[in-house]
Amino acid sequence: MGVEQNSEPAIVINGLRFTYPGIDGQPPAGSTPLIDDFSLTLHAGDRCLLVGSNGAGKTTILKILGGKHMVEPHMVRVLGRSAFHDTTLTSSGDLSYLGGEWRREVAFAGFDVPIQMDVSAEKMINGVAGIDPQRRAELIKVLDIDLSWRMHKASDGQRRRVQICMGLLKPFKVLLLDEITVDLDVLARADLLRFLKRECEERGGTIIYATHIFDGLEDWPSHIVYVAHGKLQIAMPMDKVKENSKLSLMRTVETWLRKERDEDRKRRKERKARGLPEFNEQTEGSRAIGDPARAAVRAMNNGWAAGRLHSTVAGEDNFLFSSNSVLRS
Ligand SMILES: Nc1ncnc2c1ncn2[C@@H]1O[C@H](COP(=O)(O)OP(=O)(O)OP(=O)(O)O)[C@@H](O)[C@H]1O
Repeated sequence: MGVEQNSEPAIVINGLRFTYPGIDGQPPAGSTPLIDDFSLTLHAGDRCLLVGSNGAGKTTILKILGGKHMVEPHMVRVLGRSAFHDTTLTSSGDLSYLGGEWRREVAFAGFDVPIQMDVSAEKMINGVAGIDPQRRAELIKVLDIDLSWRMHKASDGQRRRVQICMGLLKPFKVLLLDEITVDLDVLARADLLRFLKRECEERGGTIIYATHIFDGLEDWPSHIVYVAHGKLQIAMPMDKVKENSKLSLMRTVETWLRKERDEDRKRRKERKARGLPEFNEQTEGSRAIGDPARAAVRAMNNGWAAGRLHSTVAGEDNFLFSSNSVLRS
């Protein structure tokens, strides 16, 4: 994949294998990897849509790429480096991750609280040092942000716009988007997508965008990647997808997902007929929400909360400005 095939790839995923650690920080005994044998290469300029059904593993893959989960360094290289081990990738702004679940993370960990405290959009956005004023002004315009918004009173969509703006202030080389447009109105979403496409075409940025919303995306991606059960099913340039299917993007993806679901149902029926349980036995997951002991183990073992030194006490004075505060949250 990629427009600059001779240059070093922006993203290389090489036989990725990943299991969420259990309470002891180790993969639960007998568990099958959640992500298995996953390989993908993307170059500067690529805009890759990551699609798959709920629970397929999209967020997990993006978080691994964003350096939030530890994997062996050779399995995932971002700009030639390991995102988990090389924190300068994110602190420099070269790698930016914008996730859809920041509110949930705030709730369990108390991190990134500032986005919901009594602080103005202006203070947040202008508080980040070392930002090109032209870029900052353009983002404020593209996202149609009113700098007088108070974050604790802003609507979900307004708060989201500020979050996106913060995440884009530094000119990324690799951007990971985990469905961040759900709260945006039609206009904001269209303008943002146009801006992001330009960032790839003109500056050679690389984007992976996981989404279930295909509205207005027909001509946006350069590539599409379909993942099911943690395994890569399809990785194709968009023009190939269009060549192979006369359907719209949404209908094409729908066809893939329907086929997957029908096959799953068939497999379950066969298992039942053989007297086996319909579903594979689930090893207990390791979600840390609401359980500090678990959170501590996770922090030690997969870097969920690594690198956070700043106070999480709400209050404008305690707010550490960083356009990458969304990272490693
Ligand atoms: N912290 C965790 N610990 C254990 N299992 C997890 C954790 N986070 C996610 N999972 C499991 O990993 C699988 C993949 O989840 P993931 O969030 O990556 O899927 P997704 O493709 O992004 O789904 P969606 O489209 O619903 O957002 C799911 O079965 C989920 O239950």
